[in-house]
Amino acid sequence: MRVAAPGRVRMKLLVLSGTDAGRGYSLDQREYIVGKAPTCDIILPDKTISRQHLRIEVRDEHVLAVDLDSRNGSFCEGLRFSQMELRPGSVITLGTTELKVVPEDSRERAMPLSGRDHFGALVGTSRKMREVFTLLERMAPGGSDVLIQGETGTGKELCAEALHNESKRAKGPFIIVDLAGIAPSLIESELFGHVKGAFTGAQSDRAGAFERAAGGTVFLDEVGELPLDLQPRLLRVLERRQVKRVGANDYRTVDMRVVAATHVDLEGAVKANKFRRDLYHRLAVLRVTLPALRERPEDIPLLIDTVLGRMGKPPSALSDQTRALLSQYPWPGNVRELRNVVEQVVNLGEEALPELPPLGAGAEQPSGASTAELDLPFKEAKERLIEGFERDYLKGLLERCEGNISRASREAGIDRVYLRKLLRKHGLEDRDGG
Ligand SMILES: Nc1ncnc2c1ncn2[C@@H]1O[C@H](COP(=O)(O)OP(=O)(O)OP(=O)(O)O)[C@@H](O)[C@H]1O
Repeated sequence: MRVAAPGRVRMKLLVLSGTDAGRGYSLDQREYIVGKAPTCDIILPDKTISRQHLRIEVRDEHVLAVDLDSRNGSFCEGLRFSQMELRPGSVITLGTTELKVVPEDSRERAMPLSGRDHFGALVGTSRKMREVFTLLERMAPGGSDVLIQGETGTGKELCAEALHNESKRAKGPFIIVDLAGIAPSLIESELFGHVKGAFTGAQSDRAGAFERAAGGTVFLDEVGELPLDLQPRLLRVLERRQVKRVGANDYRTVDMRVVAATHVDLEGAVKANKFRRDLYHRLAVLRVTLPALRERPEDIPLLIDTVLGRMGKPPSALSDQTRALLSQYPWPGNVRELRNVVEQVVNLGEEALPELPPLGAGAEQPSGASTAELDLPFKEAKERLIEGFERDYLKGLLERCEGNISRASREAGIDRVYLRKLLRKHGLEDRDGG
């Protein structure tokens, strides 16, 4: 039996994907062998993993992952490593299994990755989107109310529609109320309805959105815009499914699901006394956050193809050069902005491509990322860009670590042998002082 490590580093390993997705392992021993053999400490039943694939060494100050000459290799952020220091937040990939390192006391749970590349009309293959799809798969059939958070253009409305379409209420109505788009004086009647004569202009009884959504779903877009005085009435709808039309005396019971969305931080609105705490807590029971596009640039090619497909165009409708440019832009307006630009270029020709400053614009461009590269074929341009990034990164790293290779390898989280290889490739090896 191994002795528990008294060390200061306390971390746990969450299995994000593969057949064991969802499991967690506290790293409280000195050493772990990870692989598919039954004798391993952490057994991962994945055909693409070696019998003994990786050793995890828990030291007092740090945790090391050492590849055991595995057939398919161990990777971190797309780079193969033979040895690296594991830090909280590191995600390593062994075969097709992804493992995330988190602090021992983290409340983060392993969210297994969905095998889907779309949920309704939402598409994505990035880890972040596949986590979202897993959540949506679980939330959709249950019928509970859901809060969707995300920046503008991240697909909140598509997400609400998909939740509706994949629920038991799919055959019922899907009613959208955009609270940012209605005059505040009309919101009450729009949501709750009114009786004839309730106010000037109320010429007949009218059912509000909740009643009209009977048997289906109400999508409350920009719920943060709901005036404070109406918030207790929404809370009553959520808790008791009861609505009272403006001017009526009695409550009616309604059977519908509420999906609300916000692009603002509702917790901040609660602190600023603009949103009721009780309503926030009720809404936030089931929450899903759609990641910004800049957090998942690997989804851009698929999104471009999806937009082209929806326009009836083949992927070849855009040149590799334009695609490379679109893949580098940070998209503050998210997928909506990307869609608009793709449509513009397809309709007006590639000369109509607006000027798109690349990611990190404003900062000095890495030496490999000059616009001259953008005239090259995609593969070559990408390689040059990566080379430029590697060179700049290594120079900065060596300066920071005063040429000490051991320190540099620790700081960068890459194996010494690999680091030396990279330095040699870029003619920087003679600066080794370590
Ligand atoms: N993951 C995605 N896959 C495919 N299309 C997407 C995705 N996300 C967004 N879109 C497209 O982007 C556009 C904006 O999406 P949507 O209206 O759902 O965003 P939103 O978050 O509700 O925006 P807002 O906060 O401004 O209302 C739509 O055309 C939608 O089709």
